[in-house]
Amino acid sequence: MTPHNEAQVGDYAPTVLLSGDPLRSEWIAETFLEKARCVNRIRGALGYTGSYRGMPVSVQTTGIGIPSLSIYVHELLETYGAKALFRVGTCGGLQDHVRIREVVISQAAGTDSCADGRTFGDFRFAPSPDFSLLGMAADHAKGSGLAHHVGPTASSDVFYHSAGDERFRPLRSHGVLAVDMETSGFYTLAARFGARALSICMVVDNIFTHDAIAESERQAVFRPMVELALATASKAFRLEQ
Ligand SMILES: O=P(O)(O)O[C@H]1O[C@H](CO)[C@@H](O)[C@H]1O
Ligand SMILES: O=c1cc[nH]c(=O)[nH]1
Repeated sequence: MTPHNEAQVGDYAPTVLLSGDPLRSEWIAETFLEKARCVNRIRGALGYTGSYRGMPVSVQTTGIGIPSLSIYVHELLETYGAKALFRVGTCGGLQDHVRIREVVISQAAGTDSCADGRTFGDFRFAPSPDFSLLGMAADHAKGSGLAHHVGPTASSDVFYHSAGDERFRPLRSHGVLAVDMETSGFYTLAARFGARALSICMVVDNIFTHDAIAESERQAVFRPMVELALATASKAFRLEQ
């Protein structure tokens, strides 16, 4: 169907969860979806479709970074009819109070990426999520007692930077909560296609306090993040019926 996806048109649900890691996608499908079937295996970018409490839902692997995510999200939007997308990712905290095992809901996402080139001419676009999804997720997180933060985030093209972590200090001093590698590009693409987008990330390390979650602990700590994304998606889905 596309150079990167073997699914047929109709194989993806309008609601799609996005994970950088294919093993997280597989775990989400096995743990949360009813009647999940694998719809893409190309390059190991696993995609699944099933249902969650009566809502058709898919989960798609995006790989690492804006260039990789942009391929999968562009094709989901252009070819497969995705309408509401939720990134369920990981991030590094940039503030001392943004601790590991807490969730960051991105209210806006800056970037050091040049992936957009001259798309916006002399302007810098302000990538942001769908306002109603953001509100529903924030309300649900608060109501369920989930340790979470809502605020600005940043997406970097570079994980191992020659300038080290000091490069994040200006972001920290401007209140940016956390860094990942995709959210900014994700919000920009969703805006281009008129789709609804929200990025929810689990803090797995903190750049300044140096706390970090052990790799072995990861899947277990992701559960509340995925539950939050699915609860938000379900509410949005029901409101549209
Ligand atoms: O865990 P995922 O969703 O891949 O997200 C984060 O993890 C990767 C870096 O380790 C980057 O993709 C970053 O955005
Ligand atoms: O991009 C990321 C993701 C998790 N942790 C980080 O420090 N950076």
